[in-house]
Amino acid sequence: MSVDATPVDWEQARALAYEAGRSAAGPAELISLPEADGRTLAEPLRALTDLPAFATSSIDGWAVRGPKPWRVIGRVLAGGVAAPLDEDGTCVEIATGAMVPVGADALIRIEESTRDAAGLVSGAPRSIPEWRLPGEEAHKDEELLPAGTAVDPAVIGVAATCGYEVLSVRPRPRAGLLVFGDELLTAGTPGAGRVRDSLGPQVPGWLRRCGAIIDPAAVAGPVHDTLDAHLEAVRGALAGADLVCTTGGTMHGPVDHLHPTLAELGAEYVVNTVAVRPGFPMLLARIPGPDGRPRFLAGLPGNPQSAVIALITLVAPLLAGLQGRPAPALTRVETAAAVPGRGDFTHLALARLDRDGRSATPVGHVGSAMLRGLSNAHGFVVVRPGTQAAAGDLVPFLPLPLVAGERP
Ligand SMILES: Nc1nc2c(c(=O)[nH]1)N[C@H]1C(S)=C(S)[C@@H](COP(=O)(O)OP(=O)(O)OC[C@H]3O[C@@H](n4cnc5c(N)ncnc54)[C@H](O)[C@@H]3O)O[C@H]1N2
Ligand code: MOO
Repeated sequence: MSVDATPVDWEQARALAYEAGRSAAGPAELISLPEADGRTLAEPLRALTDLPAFATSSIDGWAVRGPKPWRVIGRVLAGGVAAPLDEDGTCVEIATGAMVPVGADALIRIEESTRDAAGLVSGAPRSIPEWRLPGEEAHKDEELLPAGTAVDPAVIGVAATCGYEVLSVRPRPRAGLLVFGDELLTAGTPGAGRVRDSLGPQVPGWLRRCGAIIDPAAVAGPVHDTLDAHLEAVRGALAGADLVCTTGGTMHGPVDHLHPTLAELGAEYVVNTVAVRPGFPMLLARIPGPDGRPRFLAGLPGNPQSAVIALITLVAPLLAGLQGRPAPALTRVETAAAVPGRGDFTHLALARLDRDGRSATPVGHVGSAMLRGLSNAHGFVVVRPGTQAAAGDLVPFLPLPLVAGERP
């Protein structure tokens, strides 16, 4: 059946993978603020009160009422409740962060005030008010961040400011990885027909950068090149994961058992081959889970660069959808050199961004069996079917899911 599958357009494949994830997103759960880093908001974050919740002094000084000089009648510190200032010609000493008393007309900085022998305070307020008004930052119930926002330290900070103890977030998808290929070595140098497995060690890092959890125990292989071994390994991996990635065996060679395994499991293809070079034999399949929620299997081609292309084409959008995040977007950059097209296929050409991220230069060593170019690139220049890019053209750019500080 799959031998003659029609490759899906690359953009459409990304959209199908995202929709498949979105429709299977995990249920919202409540997580304490310190644990929420890296999760995704399941509901909009709203202000629980006005922010600030009360008129708040921005300075150390005096809260005054009426014309000067002012008689000091008390003090209000941060954390205290300020008594009203009822009488003209009076003031209270006030600390930064303290509640401004009702009735105060102005705040005067301590260093811009004087006190006479009788202890009366004088000074001139600045033209700009020295306190923050209730609701200046947000009004009660105002939406501060939409559902789907990635929770980062600043999001946790603003939630704490609002008074949240827990956040309603999506679960992180759990992933597993099965490496297929009897020719693979897991230690030592390549030779005599054997190559090192370069996907088992790297795919978990990419999956984590896309928001998945993957334990070292959820990485297995090389799985023997028999249908029975494939079936057993995939069944076992699916029992503990929302997504199982496999590497190799996506074609129809004598020891490629992925498609027969999927047929045996009653899987339904979301995407079966993509019109992209490199990477076209990639696939994404949906498998019914015991609890009614679907599980997913992403078949990454064996050629290592193609496997990473499959990851960012199908797995990154799927994981974004499962987490309730927006679909990963392409940016636009100028290509510093011409990039040929690939006929009816989309061409993904590894490229390195310049310092300001505006221009991309194609890198060398970009064969689908190579990883050298990938380790030196920020992502891929995208050349759509039937087109080519000339030096200086603005082109779409697909970034690798690197984190800040990687590949400076
Ligand atoms: N008759 C055809 N043969 C092939 C075609 C084709 O169109 N017609 N396409 C080629 C392309 S493109 C790709 S990509 C590969 C995909 O094949 P599989 O997904 O079935 O992968 P394998 O055959 O298992 O391996 C391909 C290649 O990659 C090496 N490999 C596999 N796993 C790893 C790993 N974990 N680490 C490092 N290297 C790995 C493997 O040794 C092979 O050299 O099919 C082509 N063939
Ligand atoms: O499409 Mo293959 O994935 O070029 O190496």
